[in-house]
Amino acid sequence: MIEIAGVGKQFVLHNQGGAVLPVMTGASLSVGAGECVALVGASGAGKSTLMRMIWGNYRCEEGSINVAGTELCRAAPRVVLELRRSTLGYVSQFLRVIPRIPTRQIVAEPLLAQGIDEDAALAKAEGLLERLNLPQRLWSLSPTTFSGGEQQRVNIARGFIQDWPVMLLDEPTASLDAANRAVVLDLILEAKARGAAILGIFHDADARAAVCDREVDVTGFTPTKEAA
Ligand SMILES: Nc1ncnc2c1ncn2[C@@H]1O[C@H](COP(=O)(O)OP(=O)(O)OP(=O)(O)O)[C@@H](O)[C@H]1O
Repeated sequence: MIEIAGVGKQFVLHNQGGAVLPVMTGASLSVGAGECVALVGASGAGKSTLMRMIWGNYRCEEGSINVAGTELCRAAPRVVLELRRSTLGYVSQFLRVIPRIPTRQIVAEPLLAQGIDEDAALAKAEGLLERLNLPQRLWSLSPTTFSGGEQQRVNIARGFIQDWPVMLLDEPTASLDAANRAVVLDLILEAKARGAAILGIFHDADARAAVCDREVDVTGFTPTKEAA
């Protein structure tokens, strides 16, 4: 479902005299249906950069990133947007808070965008918020003032409300207590059981051990000094 081959990335720092920073070369990995693969490697090794290239926030200029049959390297923006609408889910580390929109609406939004009936979408949102132990009195409020962990649970509920065939997870258990961490790990296992292909960054080794089938160390994709 995710096939990455020969991906390279360099940043050009236009505001710093055009300095060129090669950060990745020859990155290759694959994630099959029902599999969860963890990206590991030292801080700065390129885990987030690779995730952002798959999500399409960083442009991929070299190699191939194929997600469920769609080539994303050098793809037109509309191709990326269509994949995000239909196939690819992303649970980022932080919730993008939209003032004045109630929590249950934010969580239900991916289903509403698919044209799912509003009552059914809101009911599913509430079910997830309940599972993630977000107090009911908060469901009708905007998450602007929520704690870090509360915002993260809203973000996770939103990310898991749709049965995405492919999911990217960026630190989904960071800043959660043990009970909520266990709920998130269950959600990941359930997604795998229905056949989702999942690629994630998990700094928590126990979380990795609980849900991941394999690890890919991105340090292996760091350009050597000579090549740079
Ligand atoms: N937009 C950018 N412009 C310039 N350099 C960048 C940019 N994004 C990332 N980098 C550089 O790319 C390298 C890889 O960073 P990245 O954030 O992918 O690492 P990481 O493995 O996710 O690290 P961490 O575990 O600390 O989050 C770093 O040297 C970083 O400075």
